[in-house]
Amino acid sequence: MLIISEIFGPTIQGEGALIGTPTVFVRTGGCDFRCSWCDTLHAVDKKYKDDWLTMSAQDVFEQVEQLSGGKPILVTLSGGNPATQDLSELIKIGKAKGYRFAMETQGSVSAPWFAMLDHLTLSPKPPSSKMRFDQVRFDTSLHNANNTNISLKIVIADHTDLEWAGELKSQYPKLPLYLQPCNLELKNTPSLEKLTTQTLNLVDEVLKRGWFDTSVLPQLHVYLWGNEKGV
Ligand SMILES: C[S@@+](CC[C@H](N)C(=O)[O-])C[C@H]1O[C@@H](n2cnc3c(N)ncnc32)[C@H](O)[C@@H]1O
Ligand SMILES: Nc1nc2[nH]cc(C(=O)O)c2c(=O)[nH]1
Ligand code: SF4
Ligand SMILES: [Mg+2]
Repeated sequence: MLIISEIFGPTIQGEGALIGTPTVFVRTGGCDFRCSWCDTLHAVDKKYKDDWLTMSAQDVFEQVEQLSGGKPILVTLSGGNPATQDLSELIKIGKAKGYRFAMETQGSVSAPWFAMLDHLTLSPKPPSSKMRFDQVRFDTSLHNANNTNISLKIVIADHTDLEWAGELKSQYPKLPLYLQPCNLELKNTPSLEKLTTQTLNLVDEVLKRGWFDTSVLPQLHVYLWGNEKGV
């Protein structure tokens, strides 16, 4: 059985390599991390666990199917940390019906079924998160993903994060790298002006460093819908 925080969509992927792509989200409940700026605490903090549902893979897929009107769509697995649960059955059921699967995870936990994904976004946590980066676990995640399309997405809150991202960039030169400004206004409606300034600063820094193979993207869903849940 799977522990699910929410299933929603269709919406668009608001971040990273697949930005703008129509998708249904399956958000699992529970995370082995607790990032200082996590924008999804309702799927992390155990105080919300009464809101999480225990569902079979078949039930989850049926809800996805209902949301997409039975038409195959990209399914994005997120959380919490979706890698802490066995999602292979869900992926198997969906793929048999033509659905594609992407997943967002931090790289702290991995499993052989990563190889079943069509796209894997690895989002290792920079110093501002206050979480520790475990390179051995990260490399195991890469190894498990095998020939899956992989991209790196790093949240940047300050200069230390940017330096850290630079180190990772040089260690993994073949992985497409996406940098995303950190939304620090989680308790109120984020100011679009501030988000724009953060994004512009990040663009300046990336260009200044000559990182011409790195992409800078804001969280499109935050521009469109603020901190609303389920979008
Ligand atoms: C909520 S997490 C869930 C999946 C997984 N636990 C992870 O961190 O990759 C999805 C993405 O949102 C990013 N994120 C979380 N809080 C954020 C914030 N305040 N501003 C920008 N991105 C954030 C994470 O870094 C991650 O890339
Ligand atoms: N539209 C939209 N795009 C997203 N990309 C990553 C998200 C996440 O919370 O994992 C997310 C989300 O919650 N909504
Ligand atoms: S790893 Fe992801 S879900 Fe978990 S606390 Fe950090 S940002 Fe939130
Ligand atoms: Mg989010």
